[in-house]
Amino acid sequence: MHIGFIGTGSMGTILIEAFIESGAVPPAHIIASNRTPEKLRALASKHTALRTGTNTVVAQEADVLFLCTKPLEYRTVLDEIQHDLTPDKLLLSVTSSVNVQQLEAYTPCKVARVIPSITNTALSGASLVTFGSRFHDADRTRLITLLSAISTPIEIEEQDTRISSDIVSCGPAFFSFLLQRFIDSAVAKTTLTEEQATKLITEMIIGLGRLLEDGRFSLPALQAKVCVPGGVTGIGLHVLDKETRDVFLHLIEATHRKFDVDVLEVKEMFADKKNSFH
Ligand SMILES: NC(=O)C1=CN([C@@H]2O[C@H](COP(=O)(O)OP(=O)(O)OC[C@H]3O[C@@H](n4cnc5c(N)ncnc54)[C@H](O)[C@@H]3O)[C@@H](O)[C@H]2O)C=CC1
Ligand SMILES: O=C(O)[C@@H]1CCC=N1
Repeated sequence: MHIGFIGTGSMGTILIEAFIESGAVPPAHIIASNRTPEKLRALASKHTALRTGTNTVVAQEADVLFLCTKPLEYRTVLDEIQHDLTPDKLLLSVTSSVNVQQLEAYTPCKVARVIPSITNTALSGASLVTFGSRFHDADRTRLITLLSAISTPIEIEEQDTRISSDIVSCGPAFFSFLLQRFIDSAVAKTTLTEEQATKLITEMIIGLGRLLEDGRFSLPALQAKVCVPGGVTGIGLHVLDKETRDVFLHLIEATHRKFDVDVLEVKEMFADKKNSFH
């Protein structure tokens, strides 16, 4: 099986390196292209067996093809490779604002959307999967097996795309931001250095992740366990409750507003294209 990647920016590179590190795909079975040749050269010099080519060559050679460009670049790429796509290929889109129906209308391939996460770099975290209508059981199994090497694949419904991606894909950035705020405040208010505070936060968050992975505590049960009656945690939780009450509601409203705009732009991008493959 040959896996192709069009776009080796942040996400294309994360996926390629995760598949290589996991051992699921040998570098010689990966072929990649990118608009900016420097990024591609950097990747190829790190993984010497990895092959590179034009978008067209990648589309021709790949049995499984990941499109890892930004949504408004999809049309240019698809126009370029349209004659190289065949019904047997799995075409996987990593972007939330392009849906599987749009890609099925545009290509003869078996289409699925796979929204990854930076956590997949650590062969961890979720990947969000939405199957198109041409995916049969064997194709599903093939894709889930591949994704399981680098993540926990979770199937999502179309209407849950934005919120699921907010949590799985944007979440690492959101929580890094909050942790950095915690570090900055510790440094501003106490004698801890940034380095010391970062070390403490890092160990705390790794430990918390492991506890949650164990399934030993639910989130509320964990809070209750840490919160000694008459102790300090309760004082801190009270501040958090007061000062963050609406913060995630506002965040979700903002990401969904942006998503609605992105979805409209993608719709316009595909508007002139007739549904030729149904
Ligand atoms: N960065 C992340 O954590 C996540 C990103 N995604 C999705 O992944 C997609 C890519 O995001 P990033 O990798 O972060 O962006 P990026 O800007 O780092 O990478 C995009 C790459 O596509 C290449 N490209 C653009 N037009 C091209 C063309 N016509 N032919 C070949 N290559 C072309 C660019 O040169 C660039 O290297 C986006 O659609 C995003 O929504 C999804 C989940 C998480
Ligand atoms: O910021 C973005 O649009 C992408 C989608 C999910 C994570 N990063």
